[in-house]
Amino acid sequence: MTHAEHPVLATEGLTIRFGGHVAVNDVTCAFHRGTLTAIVGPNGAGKTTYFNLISGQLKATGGRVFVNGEDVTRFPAPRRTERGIGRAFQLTNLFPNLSVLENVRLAVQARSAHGFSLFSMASRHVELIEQAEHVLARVGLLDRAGAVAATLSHGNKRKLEVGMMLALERDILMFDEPTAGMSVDEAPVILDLIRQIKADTSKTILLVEHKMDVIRSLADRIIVLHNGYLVADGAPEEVMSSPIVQEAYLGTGVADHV
Ligand SMILES: Nc1ncnc2c1ncn2[C@@H]1O[C@H](COP(=O)(O)OP(=O)(O)OP(=O)(O)O)[C@@H](O)[C@H]1O
Repeated sequence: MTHAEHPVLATEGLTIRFGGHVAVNDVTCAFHRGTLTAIVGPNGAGKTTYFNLISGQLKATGGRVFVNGEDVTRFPAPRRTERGIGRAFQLTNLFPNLSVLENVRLAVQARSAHGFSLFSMASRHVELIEQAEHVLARVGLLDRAGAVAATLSHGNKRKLEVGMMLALERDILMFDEPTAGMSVDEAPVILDLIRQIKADTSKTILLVEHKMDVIRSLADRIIVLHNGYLVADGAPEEVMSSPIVQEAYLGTGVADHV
């Protein structure tokens, strides 16, 4: 197989056991450039755990993870980031005492660490700030650039997390319920941003999401996890009308919610 034929991201038989409980069970799935895949399933289905196994926050009990055909299963999270995996964490990755701008500048700097020398530091500093400001404009936080991160509203903290992920310029972008806890006027900023990122067809986007309207408007494909198993995979309308999904959701009374 040539390099070009590899999916950007793939999992093969990915499994994790917590004691007797198998949270992700033998999940084989491939993700391709220029696509947005929504990962849905009832509470406790294994969605976040699947993300943690892909990004390296959790170590698999079995199975493998590939990025551009390379087996990264044994790589720790930072090395997977180097290989192209970007993830917006839920409020765990911010520097609370630094300003919004400083948070993003650090992410920009982490990306462009190569070739950073004392000699060029002053001009690089201006460039890094400009890049950070550009990211803040994209996530709608430019007017809060000077604010201390800890003082932001919940919704703005979530925007900042997305900004930090964008600043790293990875090819694979993973969003875990990006608008959870956001107000009705905050959520559209993030959804429009995901739409814009998707329009840049070089990216591969994975989105864990419960809201059906968000899934309908963004996803090219839906995969469904249930009790750790991948139980459905396909085009949104096809998956939503499949008997297994109807049964899984109708049974739990969350058909319209997913
Ligand atoms: N570190 C852990 N130790 C033990 N059990 C865990 C751990 N992480 C997750 N689990 C269990 O694995 C299962 C899957 O959890 P996970 O958070 O991945 O589900 P989810 O589909 O993301 O749910 P939600 O929609 O509620 O976020 C749950 O039963 C959960 O209790």
